[in-house]
Amino acid sequence: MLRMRRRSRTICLYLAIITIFLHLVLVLFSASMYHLPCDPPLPTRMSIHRELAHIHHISPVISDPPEPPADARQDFSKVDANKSAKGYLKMLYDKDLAEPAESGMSKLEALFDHPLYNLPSRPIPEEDWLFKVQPNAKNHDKMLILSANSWVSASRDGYEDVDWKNSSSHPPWLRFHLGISRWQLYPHRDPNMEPLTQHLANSRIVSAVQRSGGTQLKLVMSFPNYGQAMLKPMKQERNEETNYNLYYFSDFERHNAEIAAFHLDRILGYRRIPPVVGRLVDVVKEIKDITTDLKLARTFFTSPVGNVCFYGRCSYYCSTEHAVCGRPTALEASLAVMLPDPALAARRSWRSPWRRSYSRTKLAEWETNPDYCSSVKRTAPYNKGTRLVDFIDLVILDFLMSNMDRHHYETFEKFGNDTFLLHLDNGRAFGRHSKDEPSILAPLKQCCRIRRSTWYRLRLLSLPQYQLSDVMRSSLSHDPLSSVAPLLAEPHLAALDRRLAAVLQTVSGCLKQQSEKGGDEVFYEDLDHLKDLFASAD
Ligand SMILES: Nc1ncnc2c1ncn2[C@@H]1O[C@H](COP(=O)(O)OP(=O)(O)OP(=O)(O)O)[C@@H](O)[C@H]1O
Ligand SMILES: [Mn+2]
Repeated sequence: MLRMRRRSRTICLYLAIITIFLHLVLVLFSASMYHLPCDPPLPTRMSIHRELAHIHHISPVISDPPEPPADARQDFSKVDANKSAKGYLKMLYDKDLAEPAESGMSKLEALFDHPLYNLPSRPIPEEDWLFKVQPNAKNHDKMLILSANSWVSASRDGYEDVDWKNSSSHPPWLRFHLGISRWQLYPHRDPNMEPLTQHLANSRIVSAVQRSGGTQLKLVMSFPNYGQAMLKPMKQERNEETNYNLYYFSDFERHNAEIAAFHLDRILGYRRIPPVVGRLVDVVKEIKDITTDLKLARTFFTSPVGNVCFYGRCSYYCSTEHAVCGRPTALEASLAVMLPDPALAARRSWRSPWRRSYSRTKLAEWETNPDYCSSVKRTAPYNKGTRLVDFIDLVILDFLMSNMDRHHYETFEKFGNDTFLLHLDNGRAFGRHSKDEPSILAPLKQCCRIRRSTWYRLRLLSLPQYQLSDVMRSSLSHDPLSSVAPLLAEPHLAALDRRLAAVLQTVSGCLKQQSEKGGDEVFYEDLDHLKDLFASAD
């Protein structure tokens, strides 16, 4: 009896253990089921970005590091003694010493070869890259990359298989993203510039949709290698001037202004505008036939002379009266390479302290208060670091191209306040050549502050052998659309030289005022670490 009871107790115990075990197995199994991924959705550019962003949050690895920019690798000791910056700088002050650019060398080449554009710089520390890259990823990280990339390369109609793991096969747009650092979008003499512009100009267009937000018509174009570009169509003939009765905020956006702004920004040595190229787009084959944007598709029509036109949906100039038309299907447009998705690299938008009122009747405070800058100088972030002189750099660019529409500017959030300003949205520049707009220079006049290096480069561009209008003409002649017509009409090029002289005069006025009445230093000394090189230059 006792034996029987003991045996049944043992059996019960076994049964209980087996039940608990089965239960555990069931729990574990269902937990693993829960974590199994669903079938990956078809890859989209956003999903690539999300995946990359995800990787960034978990580990700072994408793949092998991109080539460090050429100028980051340069070292101080390697500066050519014969072409020392000192000698060249003397030349800025004594025009008789000005040497002609080496024969056969274009003025643009000579400019970009100048020591002022090749100043030695320290290597870029890891935290100063927009995207951190580590060559020796741990296995765990590599697994993450592989899983991310496998769903990126799952083929989709019209898109190519890209080997994201191998940095040597990275498409140019990704190299551009990986080369963005705290102080510039791309390095001087960037080896990726040619492939990137070729990519924008020639890649097959697999998708075209209207970009939401913003006031005027623009499209987001996608390419087979997952690259994207922002398209602005031609709306105005090159030699046309904006109607004098139009306010700046009612002006058209011009595709050639976006292109020319990119070239000017690079010539000024800023490198703060994402590369833009011109392209003849077939409005039927490359927009109408492939768009998935029904709202956009509904706005296509054929004009009385047989040209294909469309107008899209937006708050300004999106109507039949302002349609953009092909000839009969070829449309000139600007394509700007897309910056990394904000999910991957958040941007901050800053209101310009010298913002216009955007009203026909009101004036902004800076227009009536000549002492306005002293309060800005005391206000963060303009009271520290380079923010004020960075803003002045932007003001100079805007004055040269007569852009009155700079209400905001953006920065990459990752870099906090110590970073360059993105010079996006230049479509309303180059509207008038016969008139300058002195109010754009108000911040320079009121603050009397400028980076020393900017001042030197501006002086260089005023010398006959590097003349701004000539280097701009030469630079723009590399754009694919220049074969259709020069991107800036001659009067616009001439206006650049005239306006450059006005900027130099304003700074000279500041220097004079400072020596007579005292006041804050005019120059922000950003070349102090190269003192020896520049000693006795001024
Ligand atoms: N190359 C780019 N890559 C990614 N985003 C961009 C790029 N260029 C512009 N943007 C973003 O798109 C927004 C709208 O572009 P843009 O300002 O050129 O158009 P817009 O119609 O003039 O807009 P708005 O009327 O607001 O000034 C910009 O504020 C900027 O954040
Ligand atoms: Mn705008």
